[in-house]
Amino acid sequence: MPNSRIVQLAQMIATRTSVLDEHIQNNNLSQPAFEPGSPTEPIQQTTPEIEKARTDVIEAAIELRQLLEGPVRLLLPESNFSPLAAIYNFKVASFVPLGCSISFVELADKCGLSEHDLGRIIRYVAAHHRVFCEPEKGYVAHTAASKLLSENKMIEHLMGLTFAECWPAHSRVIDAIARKSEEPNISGYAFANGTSLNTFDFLSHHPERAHRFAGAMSSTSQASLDALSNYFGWAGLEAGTTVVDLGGGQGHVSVHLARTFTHLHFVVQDMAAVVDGMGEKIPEDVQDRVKITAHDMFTKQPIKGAGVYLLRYILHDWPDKYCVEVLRHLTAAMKKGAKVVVQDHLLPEPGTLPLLQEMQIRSMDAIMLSLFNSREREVDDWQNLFNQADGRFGGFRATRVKENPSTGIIVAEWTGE
Ligand SMILES: C[S@@+](CC[C@H](N)C(=O)[O-])C[C@H]1O[C@@H](n2cnc3c(N)ncnc32)[C@H](O)[C@@H]1O
Repeated sequence: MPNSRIVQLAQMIATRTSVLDEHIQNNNLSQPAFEPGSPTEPIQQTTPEIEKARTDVIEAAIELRQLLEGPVRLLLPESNFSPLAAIYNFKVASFVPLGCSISFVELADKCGLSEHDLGRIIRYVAAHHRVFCEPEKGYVAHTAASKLLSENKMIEHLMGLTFAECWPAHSRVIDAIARKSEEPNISGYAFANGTSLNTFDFLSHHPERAHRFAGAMSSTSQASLDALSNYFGWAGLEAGTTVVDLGGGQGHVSVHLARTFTHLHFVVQDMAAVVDGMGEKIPEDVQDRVKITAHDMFTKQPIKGAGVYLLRYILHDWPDKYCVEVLRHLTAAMKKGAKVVVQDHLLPEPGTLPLLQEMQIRSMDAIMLSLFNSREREVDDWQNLFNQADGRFGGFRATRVKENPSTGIIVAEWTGE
């Protein structure tokens, strides 16, 4: 009798986990664990083969769990993130000492919460997320996850983005899509914040939130920056070529490219509220080649004749007609042969990517909807944007990043004079 699906999945989990364990043992690495002090990266010194084994196990484990929990659970998944949001909001992790525990009473006092509420929140996140543990009744200690939150500003920014910005927006997206609008200020985010402004204009009036947003954006992975370096011919650009990094935030992408391609110059452009005071923070080794300036990309491009206009994770924040406007503002500044280089998500044909990657890209598309009333795009959608913007954009090509196929590098060349 052939094995049932659940046995096949269990066997796949067993064989592929052995591959991971062998890698850990052979390289004298730490085993993944929940205790503080265990590695932040669950599998270290990873290779593409090891990463594949890891995702195979996770995908099989998801399917097995879904099969065993049954369809009711699929319709009613755990969806209350308020306890995690409270941990972020009341800075609970920062008050828990490293290396020992603290009583609910004392911790509640430090966080400004009632002991009763703090206790139930701690017990919820410990059970659901392995954030904190209760080594003895009424006492809290760190786990690997809560310790990471207490020590890592980037993780704090990302939790802020998730729980203070995205989560309220998700809860109002139904009201927004009922309007069938293509305006960026008719979004779950705008409804949640009671504003008639689009998300970025709203953030520019709330500098602390804008700073947190920019901080979360700068958490981009090394792999993603490497993809940008490797999938476009930066090395072949003439020495002294200027690259304009539109919506470049605090300059982290230009700094990375400037270090890799020492013959290029960079001008980072972003909203005044984002770039304010950032010039001095550009690392010394690239300060002469990376300039940060305030510029609104919905106005005429002031840097004429640059070799490349880079739009990294910009256009997915905007509905089509706004993307077309951004591209049109570039055309008057572009010289023949100049390129627009886009790094962004590239929607796959449904069901063609492995489950985890499909889940990741669909989640990102849903976030774009909630935050900006915008969308991720398929290859044809990207080509249409350039065609709509100006018939003189030619040489369109979209290349999927092999190491992360839900993203791509999209290039169009200006053929006008
Ligand atoms: C998703 S972030 C991408 C940041 C950066 N390019 C990266 O790859 O990490 C979008 C950026 O667009 C910027 N932005 C939004 N509206 C803008 C505008 N009108 N003009 C210039 N930049 C803008 C935001 O401030 C933010 O830094």
